[in-house]
Amino acid sequence: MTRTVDDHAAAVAGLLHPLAARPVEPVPVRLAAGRRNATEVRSPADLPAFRNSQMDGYAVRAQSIADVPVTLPVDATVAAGAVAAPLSAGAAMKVMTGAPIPAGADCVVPVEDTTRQPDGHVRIERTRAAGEYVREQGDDVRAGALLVPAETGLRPRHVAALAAVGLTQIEVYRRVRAVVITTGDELTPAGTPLRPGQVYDSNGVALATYLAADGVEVVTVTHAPDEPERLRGLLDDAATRADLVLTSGGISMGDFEVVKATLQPLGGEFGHVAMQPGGPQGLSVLHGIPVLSFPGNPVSTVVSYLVFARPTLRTLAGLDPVAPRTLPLLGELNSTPGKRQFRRGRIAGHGVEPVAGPGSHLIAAMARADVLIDLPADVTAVAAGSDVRVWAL
Ligand SMILES: Nc1nc2c(c(=O)[nH]1)N[C@H]1C(S)=C(S)[C@@H](COP(=O)(O)OP(=O)(O)OC[C@H]3O[C@@H](n4cnc5c(N)ncnc54)[C@H](O)[C@@H]3O)O[C@H]1N2
Ligand code: MOO
Repeated sequence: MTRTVDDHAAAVAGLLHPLAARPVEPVPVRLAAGRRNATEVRSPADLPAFRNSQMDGYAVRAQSIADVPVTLPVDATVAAGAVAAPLSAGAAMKVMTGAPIPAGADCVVPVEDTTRQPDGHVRIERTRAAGEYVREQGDDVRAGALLVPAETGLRPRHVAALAAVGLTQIEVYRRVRAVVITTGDELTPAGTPLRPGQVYDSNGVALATYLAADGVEVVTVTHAPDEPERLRGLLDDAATRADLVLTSGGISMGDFEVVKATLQPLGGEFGHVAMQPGGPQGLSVLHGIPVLSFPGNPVSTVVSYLVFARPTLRTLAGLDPVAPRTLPLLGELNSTPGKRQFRRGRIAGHGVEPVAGPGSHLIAAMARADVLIDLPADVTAVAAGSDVRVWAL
């Protein structure tokens, strides 16, 4: 298998496509942002639920204030949340914003255009037409009308509308559940002393953090030594608990490529994608569950995730896609011919400056970067000032 980035991305998207058909579950509306709803939501009620005032002022009949100034008796004061008695003929009723409009009134005069008299009457200085500053029942949405279409990536604005019509729960697709398995006998978790030759396992936490940011539930982050039987056990277990497995390491040309050794005999495809970092890649299906195998170098793992997994996972979650930007390059870059290269860059002013070299072990340098600079496979050199495409890291 030797592929272009686009071909491998399409293969990954195809492998993940069945994850769109996930079970649905109810979630509290206040936790629904960032989820995708399965079925449309129709409003259970009119919104506004009743005719109410848009201003603090006086509810009147427009014909009572056709000639101004005019002085009217004031029936009562109606607060938001109160019930209004009907308006007497030729009178005004003081109303607060959101208070019900009394029957018999058809407009509101804002308090700024009035003067309260010592005897309790109100002098109205300017005229208003029927309907002015009155919010009609159902003018936002009618009971039974569509509030949120099916398959909407829910955002805070949807949550606001759902809460406004009194809903407390919404049916959304269950999050994609992922297991992350890192491999390599040299790895040890952060927090333990390093013995000679050991390295801290950064790919597990890195992948778990990216997955969570992209709407995925990370079921477990675990580590397998370079023993195929142990890895096979973890993969079998993952398949009972997750929709997706991500592995890191153990897929290139060495003597201990545990991921390749375990999954290739089971039909996994392992080969090279024309990119750097992220050249070695593997794709498998185990017990019906997709397994994406990324190379172990820390930058390669992250770049592989961003290029191949993030787009589909964000779509499945109902999150906005990460869109590229085009910026002038502040500096020069060279690139290996025939490979699409993802260099790290930092936005500075109106351009992007390269950060560190191409090495896929430079994970600390990546922390200083905020974008990937995407250099097409046919590019070998980029001059300062040229436009380059960048992706958020
Ligand atoms: N003869 C060849 N050697 C290599 C090739 C090749 O084509 N021919 N490709 C190189 C490229 S490119 C990459 S990328 C790596 C990928 O190798 P693996 O996926 O098998 O990864 P490992 O060998 O297991 O690890 C590589 C490197 O990354 C460190 N590592 C692994 N896992 C983690 C982790 N969870 N956290 C932090 N660091 C990790 C590991 O210690 C190694 O240093 O192969 C090249 N070799
Ligand atoms: O292609 Mo590897 O992923 O550079 O380091």
